[in-house]
Amino acid sequence: MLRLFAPSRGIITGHRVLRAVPAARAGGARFYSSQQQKSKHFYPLLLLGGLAIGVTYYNLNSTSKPPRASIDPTGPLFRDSDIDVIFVLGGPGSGKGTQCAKLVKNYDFVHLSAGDLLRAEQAKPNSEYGSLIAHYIKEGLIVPQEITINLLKNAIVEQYTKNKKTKFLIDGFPRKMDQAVSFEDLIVKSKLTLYFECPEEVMLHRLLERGKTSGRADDNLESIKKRFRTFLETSMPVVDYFDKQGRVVKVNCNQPVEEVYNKVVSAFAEKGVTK
Ligand SMILES: Nc1ncnc2c1ncn2[C@@H]1O[C@H](COP(=O)(O)OP(=O)(O)OP(=O)(O)O)[C@@H](O)[C@H]1O
Ligand SMILES: O=c1ccn([C@@H]2O[C@H](COP(=O)(O)O)[C@@H](O)[C@H]2O)c(=O)[nH]1
Repeated sequence: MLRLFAPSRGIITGHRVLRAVPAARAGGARFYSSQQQKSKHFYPLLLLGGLAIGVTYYNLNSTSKPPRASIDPTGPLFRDSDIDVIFVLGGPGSGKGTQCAKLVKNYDFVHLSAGDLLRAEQAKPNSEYGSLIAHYIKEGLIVPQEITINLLKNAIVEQYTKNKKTKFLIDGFPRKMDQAVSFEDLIVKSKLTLYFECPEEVMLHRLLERGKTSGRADDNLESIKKRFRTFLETSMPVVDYFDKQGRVVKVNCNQPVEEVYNKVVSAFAEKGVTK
């Protein structure tokens, strides 16, 4: 078992992955000069030392090495160099999911939609959070961060350990300042936020159209109005927070899907995000 997270930091988390192998210690062993006879422990210790160096070298170079938390339980789960996370934000119906689906085809990204993860959790027959999630989604409110961050963390760790994936598009997250701060504190610092700008009336039209077939409990006029309000009051401050740090690229999404996509590709290229 590896870590997870200190209860005092308010996050319930899952499993650990691997533990770093401590370097073998030669505690108490004596080493003699070449003139003196070698201790009977010399060769076994030499072997152990070589093994420790080999294991350390393997851990440093293997892509399946454990996340950072196995080594330093006080920092984020991953080092900045382990994985790349790009947040994808924008109002409800701005086209985040549509663009992520296109990006996944051309880049080596894993697409994780926070909304999809919450809906999947809600659909589990034995989920202790099912009815809570359903309520928050219908009301357009933000589900308590512990639940969402834990779902994201589990999905990232699974893709990283099982499939050796290191590039993640996290769609529709973080939607609230506490999530933004906790995620970067506990999981990894994000590389970039892709933000889709879109007039509200365009998003409303798209969502009402989608609602004819989506089956989503929140694609109705009453829920949509609540989602817009939450977006302006609670989620926009997150975009502003990253923007002040120069970590946001903004794309106008009130254009045909293909044109929006081309703009995303150009914006990514300018920021050094390549295929
Ligand atoms: N550029 C576009 N032009 C026209 N329609 C679009 C465009 N992008 C997406 N759509 C349509 O708008 C609807 C909403 O798109 P999408 O599901 O990608 O938005 P979203 O931002 O992920 O929404 P949500 O936050 O509610 O999950 C979909 O029916 C999609 O087909
Ligand atoms: O971080 C998040 C992301 C989403 N939610 C809730 O889910 C719905 C639907 O999200 P979509 O991205 O539109 O699929 C959203 O309105 C929130 O209620 C959340 O709580 N936290």
